[in-house]
Amino acid sequence: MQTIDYLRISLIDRCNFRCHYCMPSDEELNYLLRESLLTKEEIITLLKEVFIPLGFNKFRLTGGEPLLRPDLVEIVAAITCLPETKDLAISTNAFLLEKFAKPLYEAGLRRINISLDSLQPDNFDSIIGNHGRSRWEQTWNGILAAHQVGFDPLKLNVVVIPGVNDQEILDLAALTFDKNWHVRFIEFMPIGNPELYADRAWIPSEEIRQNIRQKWGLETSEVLGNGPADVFQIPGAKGTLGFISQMSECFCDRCNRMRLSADGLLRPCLLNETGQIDLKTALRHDRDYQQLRDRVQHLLDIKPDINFKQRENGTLTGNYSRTMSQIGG
Ligand SMILES: Nc1nc2c(ncn2[C@@H]2O[C@H](COP(=O)(O)OP(=O)(O)OP(=O)(O)O)[C@@H](O)[C@H]2O)c(=O)[nH]1
Ligand SMILES: C[S@@+](CC[C@H](N)C(=O)[O-])C[C@H]1O[C@@H](n2cnc3c(N)ncnc32)[C@H](O)[C@@H]1O
Ligand code: SF4
Ligand code: SF4
Repeated sequence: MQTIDYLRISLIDRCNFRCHYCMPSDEELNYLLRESLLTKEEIITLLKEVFIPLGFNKFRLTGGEPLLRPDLVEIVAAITCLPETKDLAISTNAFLLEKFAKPLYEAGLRRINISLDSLQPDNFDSIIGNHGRSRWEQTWNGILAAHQVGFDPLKLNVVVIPGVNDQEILDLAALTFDKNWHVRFIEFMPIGNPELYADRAWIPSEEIRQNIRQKWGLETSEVLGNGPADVFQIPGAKGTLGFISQMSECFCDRCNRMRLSADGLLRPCLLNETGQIDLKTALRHDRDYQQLRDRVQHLLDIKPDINFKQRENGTLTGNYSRTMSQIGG
């Protein structure tokens, strides 16, 4: 059976972007109140008392936008200080990264995954749902700051949407020629924004690989990570290309992760809400750590039955009460 040792921790459900594929376009989201968020102390307590004793040792901080969390640097320092931590990474949109790259590195963080869906400022602004102010340049400066500070591996996540950014695939792949970056193309998952579901909203990774292969060639490669990406490289390039193909290839049988939401809901599968445990309420009402461990262990035991299995013809049929920004991707 696959070991489950990787926890994705959402620190906040708010975001300074509003990417169309992640949040519904117009609808107001019910953001969590501050007192509903797990505090830094609660997160560390859950890691020490529940998750680490159950074998978790790889952690990813996500959101919403984790750089909006005021105590992010302290949370990073506290998790890197735990002797059991084998890997800590963060997923961010990089808009605030120019300011935070250095403090995060100094706090012990080494791995950053950054969403970057376009190299064209106008296209970028329309994807992130920007109204008025251009955000591309500040985002790009954030990426360069992370590169200069020394984050390695530095991964750029591109959600590919037909007719929106698929014409930029070769330009994005070309970033790997002279930079040791890892550009990853993600098949769009139709959850979060029903308006994008129509027709075929996603492009199979193999089609993207074929385009790149025809232009420059492509060989298999490897890069440090805990996720489902298949890694390739253009011959002679410094960086690599990753493909996350949750729509065209099922990788659930090698699923190694659970997700903790910003308000303390433990979710065993990204695409199935069955079995969630409200850890925050349990933690705040009585500090019976043994009981919490038992409940999480039970969820670990039944996770193979919960893991998403209804991937038919590349559609997702579930009903999801939370958007990707609320789950953490
Ligand atoms: N269906 C599914 N998709 C996932 C899962 N984990 C990650 N993804 C997809 O991959 C995207 C990128 O994930 P990242 O946040 O960069 O994390 P990762 O790929 O696990 O990270 P590494 O450890 O660096 O390999 C997510 O936003 C999802 O679209 C998963 O468990 N199930
Ligand atoms: C929800 S975001 C949170 C972290 C940060 N704000 C960011 O954008 O990296 C985490 C990841 O989820 C991905 N994501 C969001 N909605 C998605 C969807 N519908 N299909 C596939 N990936 C999605 C984003 O591209 C990003 O890589
Ligand atoms: S993908 Fe990330 S940056 Fe974009 S709206 Fe979702 S949480 Fe925000
Ligand atoms: S869909 Fe669920 S079971 Fe499949 S890889 Fe993602 S989290 Fe794991």
